Amino acid sequence: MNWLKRMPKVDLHLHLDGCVKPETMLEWAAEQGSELPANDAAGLLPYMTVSDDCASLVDYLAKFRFVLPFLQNEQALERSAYEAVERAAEDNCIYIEVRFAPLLHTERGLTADDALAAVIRGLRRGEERYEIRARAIAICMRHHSPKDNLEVVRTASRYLGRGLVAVDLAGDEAGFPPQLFREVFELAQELGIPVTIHAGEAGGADNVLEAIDRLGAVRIGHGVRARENPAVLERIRECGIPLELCPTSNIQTKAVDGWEDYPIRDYMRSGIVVTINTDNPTVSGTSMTEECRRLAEHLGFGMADIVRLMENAVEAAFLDEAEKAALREEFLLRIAEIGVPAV
Ligand SMILES: O=c1[nH]cnc2c1ncn2[C@H]1C[C@H](O)[C@@H](CO)O1
Ligand SMILES: [Zn+2]
Repeated sequence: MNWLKRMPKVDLHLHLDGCVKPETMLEWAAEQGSELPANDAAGLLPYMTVSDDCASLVDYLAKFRFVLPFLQNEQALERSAYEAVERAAEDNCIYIEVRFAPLLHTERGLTADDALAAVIRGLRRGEERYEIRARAIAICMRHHSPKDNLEVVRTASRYLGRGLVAVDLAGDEAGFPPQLFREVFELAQELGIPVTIHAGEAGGADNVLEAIDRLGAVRIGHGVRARENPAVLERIRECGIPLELCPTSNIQTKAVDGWEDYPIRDYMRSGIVVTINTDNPTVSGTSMTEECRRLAEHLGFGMADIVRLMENAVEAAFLDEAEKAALREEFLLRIAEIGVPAV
């Protein structure tokens, strides 16, 4: 299975606050003189990673409370963005889109603009150091007010084409349906910012339809529960809307019952554009290589299947045509280097 590690990979759905390293948390705590419940990385990991008894998305989201107090200054944001790139590059990712919610980082005086600028600086520094491209996505949180989320979209628009490529909606899907966010994403569309929406994860297929039809989503985060309505699946297929599936995360949040129940094969067979992603490497205890390995182990995915998923991700990237052409070329070069045929 060494080819899985060596395979060039693309992660389109990766949360910044879901991939903080425990080692880094220890350093921050020492600098600030704050107490953590463990003194080494292995001891800290259980506080940052969900366990098998995670019951729901809300349960899963509770894990983020542990890291967020440390992500409240520009240095920490820049460093965590840099380390997200580093970690992905070491896993042979050649392109990543790192998403985060600027307003979750304004508890101690930063503005959304400061937060976004710091994350983009960290991504750039990572790009300079490693052979990887990295872009940012700004998230509107479902529990934030429309006024605050409109501000996130306005802030994002200032960075469009300058390190930021899209806006997203995340958080408690069951508690806050997409209908509440029409005005926010209308503004995103007016400002010409590409939209991806977390939908069909802790909510049903109707949320996916609303995200596409009313919020202007051109990609969908997760979408595993779209299968509850065949008409919605057909809609996704005919519009060519890529799904950002995150298999391990979807199993942990109980969006699906388990690997046997995972709809990826059915989706691919029916002509839906599917990508696989980590969602939250630390919180979910995964990596792109690990997601590929689990698909191979549980669902019999072979080399051609994985190449197809990565090619889909290259095509679904929020990059302009010239950048995408360069990424495509890089991908083909890298698979040729390891002797894997294109599909
Ligand atoms: O899979 C997810 N679904 C909905 N919200 C999520 C998911 N993973 C992370 N988040 C939330 C928690 C983070 O604090 C926030 C910003 O990255 O996004
Ligand atoms: Zn997510």
